[in-house]
Amino acid sequence: MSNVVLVLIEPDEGRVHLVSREALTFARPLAGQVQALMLGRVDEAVLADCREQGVAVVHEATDAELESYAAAAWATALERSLEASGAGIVLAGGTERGTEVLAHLAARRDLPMAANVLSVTSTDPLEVERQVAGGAVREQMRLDASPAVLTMAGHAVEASAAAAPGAAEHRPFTAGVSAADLRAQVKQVQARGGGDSSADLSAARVVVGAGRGAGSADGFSDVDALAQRLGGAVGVSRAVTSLGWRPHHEQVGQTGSRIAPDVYIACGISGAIQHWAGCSSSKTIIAINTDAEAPMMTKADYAVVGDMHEVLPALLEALG
Ligand SMILES: Cc1cc2nc3c(=O)[nH]c(=O)nc-3n(C[C@H](O)[C@H](O)[C@H](O)COP(=O)(O)OP(=O)(O)OC[C@H]3O[C@@H](n4cnc5c(N)ncnc54)[C@H](O)[C@@H]3O)c2cc1C
Repeated sequence: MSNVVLVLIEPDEGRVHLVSREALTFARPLAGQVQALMLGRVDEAVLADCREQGVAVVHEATDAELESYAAAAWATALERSLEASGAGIVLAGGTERGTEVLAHLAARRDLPMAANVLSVTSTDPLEVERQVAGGAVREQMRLDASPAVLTMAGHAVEASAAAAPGAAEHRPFTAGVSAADLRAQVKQVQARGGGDSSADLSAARVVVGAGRGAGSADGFSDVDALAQRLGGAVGVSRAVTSLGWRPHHEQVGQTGSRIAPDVYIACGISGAIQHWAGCSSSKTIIAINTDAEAPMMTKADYAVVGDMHEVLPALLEALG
């Protein structure tokens, strides 16, 4: 198997997205050389992030048709980068777009694919451990052909700088996107919810979570205020989104976002296994709940037994 790992990286406000930096960190021990294809424009800030991650080559597809996202078109760009790099593994963070583009590539080239990989347990033969059912189940998989295609489970590793910076040699190229690649293409992007709730939950360093204990759609003002005060994002349980109290993009868990903040403050959330699947990678969990025996309270690093509508105002006052 070639010792090059090709990583599809995604942008976030002009930098390499945290999830993609995690994928680059994940790739390093597997690779003699890490190369990257940027899903978007490459500028100096992106190259700096890639250098820090030890990336040797940064491919950039410059076709005008790629300005607006189309999974099949990006799969064509990735296919060209795969041919140029001769990679033995193609990897991406398990975002919606990362997963979609890699699935197109695997189907088109008839390549073996494993999604939601937590670790590579052997490179020859290629064997991985991956999570399914929102983290409740782990599977060992063997991929018997090269190149193989992998998406990484969110926050399976923490992004860290390489011991030595990479050259991050910038290689623009034309992918040659066809009309067939553009049959399904994004025409308009509209953020829903607005305000701070659109903050990137999966990359937030602080998340203030709230569940059914908030009581109603009007019960989130202190949650929003605390998230804003701490420079964090709001995350909610499925009970809350099912009741229509908050939008789905704020949901944490098996069928929502997987988060790994430094601090997760979970207010009025029972801590069902499906919620825990999305928040268990948080470094410190503080639970606020009227029920001391709620699973979130017994699993938390710090537990405050009390009414969130009394505890949060007191906390906000103490923070000033
Ligand atoms: C296939 C499947 C997928 C799912 N995916 C997800 C998912 O992605 N994310 C998710 O969250 N759930 C998910 N669920 C739902 C999950 O099983 C739980 O039903 C849900 O997480 C419960 O939400 P909750 O903790 O807000 O509500 P509850 O379980 O009702 O808990 C409310 C908590 O608030 C406490 N409380 C009440 N009043 C107050 C107060 N004033 N102050 C403080 N505490 C208070 C209560 O003691 C209780 O612990 C999924 C379920 C299934 C079957």
